[in-house]
Amino acid sequence: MPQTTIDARNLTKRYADGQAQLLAVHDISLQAMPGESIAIMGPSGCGKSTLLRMIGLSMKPTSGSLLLQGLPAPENDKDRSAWRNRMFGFIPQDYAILEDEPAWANVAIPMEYAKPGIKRAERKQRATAALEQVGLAGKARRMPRQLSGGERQRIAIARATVMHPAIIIADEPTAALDTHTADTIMTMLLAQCRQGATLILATHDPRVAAQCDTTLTMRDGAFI
Ligand SMILES: Nc1ncnc2c1ncn2[C@@H]1O[C@H](COP(=O)(O)OP(=O)(O)OP(=O)(O)O)[C@@H](O)[C@H]1O
Repeated sequence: MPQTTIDARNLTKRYADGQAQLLAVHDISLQAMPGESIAIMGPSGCGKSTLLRMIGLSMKPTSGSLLLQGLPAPENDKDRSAWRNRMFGFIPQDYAILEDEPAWANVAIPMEYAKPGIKRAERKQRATAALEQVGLAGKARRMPRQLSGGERQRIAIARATVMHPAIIIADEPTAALDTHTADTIMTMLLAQCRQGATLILATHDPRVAAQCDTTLTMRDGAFI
């Protein structure tokens, strides 16, 4: 039996909401294998981003357990940060592009955390190659403001995949994109799965979800 990449059991998250508490994610279990793609759907506010943040180790669950590649997710912040850098590629909802850095330097960010370190010249060369793979050959030195929305999104994809992470987490990776660009983005992400990555994405777009192996639908913090 091959090793699961993600094995989440009974994840629950409560946010403090003034005096009250908001149950954002309730008792969710989820397993994913290498090469698998999973789409999480559901209305705005149903808890998709919260679930992705817990799986991506940027937020601790209130209760529940998480195994990544068969090992329990660490508790202390230093180890969580090291795991995050080593194991994940993230495509956040707002892409989180650094405006004062050229495209290649944005893509090179995950390499700065690599151990052993990667020299600047090699970081630049690998980032440029990653940009070529997402169709941005020749644009490595452009500043983000000189690029279109779809091109900025491709920078985020190149940045998330440049280290070939075991898990890619994408929060609405095709939001606000035209159908053709959305399809191109999905083709790129699914190509990573064929190389063994696990992809887990949140989307409102049924066309995007249909391209994934599995679609899970959330409502009020739980799968339905
Ligand atoms: N840091 C926070 N503190 C308190 N409440 C939060 C926090 N983050 C999210 N919430 C609340 O938790 C619930 C789930 O939010 P979440 O962002 O996970 O939903 P979502 O399904 O990703 O929504 P969308 O599709 O609009 O991005 C919402 O009611 C939201 O207001």
